[in-house]
Amino acid sequence: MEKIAVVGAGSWGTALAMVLADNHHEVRLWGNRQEQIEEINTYHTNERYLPNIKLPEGVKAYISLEEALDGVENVLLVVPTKAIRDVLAEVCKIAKQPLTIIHASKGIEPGTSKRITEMIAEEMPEHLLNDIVVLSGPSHAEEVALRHPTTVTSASSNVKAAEKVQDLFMNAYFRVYTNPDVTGVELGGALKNIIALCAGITDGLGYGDNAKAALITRGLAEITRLGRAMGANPLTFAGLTGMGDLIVTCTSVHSRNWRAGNMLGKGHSLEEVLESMGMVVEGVRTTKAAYHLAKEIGVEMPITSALYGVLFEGKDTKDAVDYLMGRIRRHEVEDIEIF
Ligand SMILES: NC(=O)C1=CN([C@@H]2O[C@H](COP(=O)(O)OP(=O)(O)OC[C@H]3O[C@@H](n4cnc5c(N)ncnc54)[C@H](OP(=O)(O)O)[C@@H]3O)[C@@H](O)[C@H]2O)C=CC1
Ligand SMILES: O=C(CO)COP(=O)(O)O
Repeated sequence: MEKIAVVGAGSWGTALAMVLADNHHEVRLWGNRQEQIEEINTYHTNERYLPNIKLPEGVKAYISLEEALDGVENVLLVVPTKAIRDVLAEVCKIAKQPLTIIHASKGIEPGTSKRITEMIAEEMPEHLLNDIVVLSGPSHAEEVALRHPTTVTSASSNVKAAEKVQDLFMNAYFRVYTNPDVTGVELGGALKNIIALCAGITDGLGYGDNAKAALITRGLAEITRLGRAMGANPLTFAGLTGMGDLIVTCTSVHSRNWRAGNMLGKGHSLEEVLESMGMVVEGVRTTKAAYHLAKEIGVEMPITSALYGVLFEGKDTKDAVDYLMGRIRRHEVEDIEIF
């Protein structure tokens, strides 16, 4: 059994800590609010993030990052993308031995267009870094916490490291596959949040399943287009971290991105939406990052562009749908000869 520090005590960090505790690992869940740490250690609950869920007693919470990291070789990083660099800087100040960083966050950094493994590689000095592994896939924290069957992917450029993470997490309700395509796995997980926001918007506008199916499939097309340009394996996008995560996020009320989009579609402003969520909505910052990245490398991403207009240029949601429907006529499948 391994000692693992879970850095980030929100919904996903807590649900993954439960999986690790169910697998009898020594789990140290680090959070930055004293009352939350006391609640977890005393009542074995984390009501703000996972209401009505009893945590296994094996999940021990820590307010001191130093204590959480003591003697640990595996760190599971599960904070919002915007907090990754600051949190890692703290980890680096404390770490005494090389670490394997497993990250389970889904985002792209605006300004740099970096994926999270690229941010980790930049922040961690070589002597403190063993491997970086991504854990991603269709997995709402609320359902993992109920131990409902869930499948995810462990991705690393080091196959052995990906397999080690597969072993750490895999159990009867949590099945883990491996994939060496880190770029594809990270892009799929981050970009599906853009499409989920859009699916929420069309539901909020009162449109139906046809519109949602259109968004999922044409969303997959533009995600794959960007992914190919970034060197990802296109087949990855047909898997759990691509199509799988698109389905789960675009069709579920658990999704914070879908819920945020739904409020936008019903006419609320972005400020109102983000204030009312109380949890991270990664798709907003990722839309900004993906929009600029796509422009920079000359990849067409019409759905992402339409959402950018709504989120950052004050465009009307209904007009954004009309724009997408009225675009110049196209052949559906790319790379196909037109006779
Ligand atoms: N929830 C889910 O089902 C899934 C989420 N993910 C991804 O996991 C990542 C985390 O999401 P999730 O757990 O849901 O988010 P939540 O909003 O539920 O929780 C975020 C957690 O991060 C903490 N945090 C935020 N900023 C900082 C900081 N600067 N320093 C330290 N801690 C910080 C918060 O602390 P505080 O309470 O003090 O604000 C909170 O504990 C996201 O990238 C998300 O896309 C991936 C798969 C599933
Ligand atoms: O990534 C997720 C499920 O796989 C969770 O999505 P949300 O962040 O939209 O809740």
